[in-house]
Amino acid sequence: MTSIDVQNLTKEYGTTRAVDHLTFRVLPGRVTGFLGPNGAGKSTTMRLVLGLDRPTRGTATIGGRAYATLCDPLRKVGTLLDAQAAHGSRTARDHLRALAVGNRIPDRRVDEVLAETGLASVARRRVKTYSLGMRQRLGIAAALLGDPEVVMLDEPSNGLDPEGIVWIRELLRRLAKEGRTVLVSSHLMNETASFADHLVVLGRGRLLADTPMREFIDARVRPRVRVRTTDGSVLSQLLAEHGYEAAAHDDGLWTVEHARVDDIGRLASAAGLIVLELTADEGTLEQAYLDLTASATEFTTTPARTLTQEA
Ligand SMILES: Nc1ncnc2c1ncn2[C@@H]1O[C@H](COP(=O)(O)OP(=O)(O)OP(=O)(O)O)[C@@H](O)[C@H]1O
Repeated sequence: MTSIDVQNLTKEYGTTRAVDHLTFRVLPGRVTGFLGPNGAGKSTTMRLVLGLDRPTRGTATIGGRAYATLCDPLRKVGTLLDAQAAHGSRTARDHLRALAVGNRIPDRRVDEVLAETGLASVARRRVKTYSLGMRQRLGIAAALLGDPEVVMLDEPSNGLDPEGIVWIRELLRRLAKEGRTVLVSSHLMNETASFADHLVVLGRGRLLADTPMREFIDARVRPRVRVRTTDGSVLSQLLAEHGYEAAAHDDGLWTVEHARVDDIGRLASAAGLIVLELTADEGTLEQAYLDLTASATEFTTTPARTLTQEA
């Protein structure tokens, strides 16, 4: 199957080094989330992979070949970089047909991808009448048109409604399950956590992480337990006696650092405490991501945590 290989890739624009000696591999059969603060170099990397820009140094290949040397590239690599790319005066159907003809893709694929992206009923409308979310769906339809082994999408959830967000999540998971190579950039951490198996994280053009998502979170966010009992003072004393670091919150809720529900549950039960609530707080991708990128952010506001936004 086909992987994306980035080797010692560097891109300078004048004095700005957008991509800085990057090396990573995107493997088939899983969704790789491509993360990083604004200006970290994600789009530049994708553009370099697609031969839309020339690297200053290094290489970016797909299945061992430069994109520009692929025959029928749309049948090998499907991409969404700019949802505004379709010509506004064309209908969605005509836009996809033109792409299909130019890339020796059978015409039936046009109807298949229109159906798959939920655009069949508006396929004869001009693209300029489309909403942002509809354009986004059309961009995804174009990416899928050639039934490609490699799919690279830049912020695919942009402008999608909640139903669209669920749809794209399921689509990405299915594409990976079919054995395709899927690379998806996003600023939406909850979203990325819902579809990615693996993460590649950039900061100021450099590789900060290339790791399975679960490992990425577990390495950075300590597990916590949320516990509420009928007697907070007994609980607090019990936790302290057993060396747990715990903090009290409203409504008698305590959070216990570096703890597992099994241990806290047993402890409370042995002390005869009535447990009203006991939950594992596994840590989120957002927490882990903010921890990693705090120092690798080019554009910072105070506090730095305002950088990621959820839809
Ligand atoms: N054509 C260009 N000319 C000059 N500088 C550029 C050009 N393209 C990108 N850059 C710079 O390269 C850096 C990386 O930009 P890039 O768009 O790749 O980041 P990104 O991670 O995709 O950011 P975002 O999340 O905001 O989309 C930024 O400092 C940007 O200003």
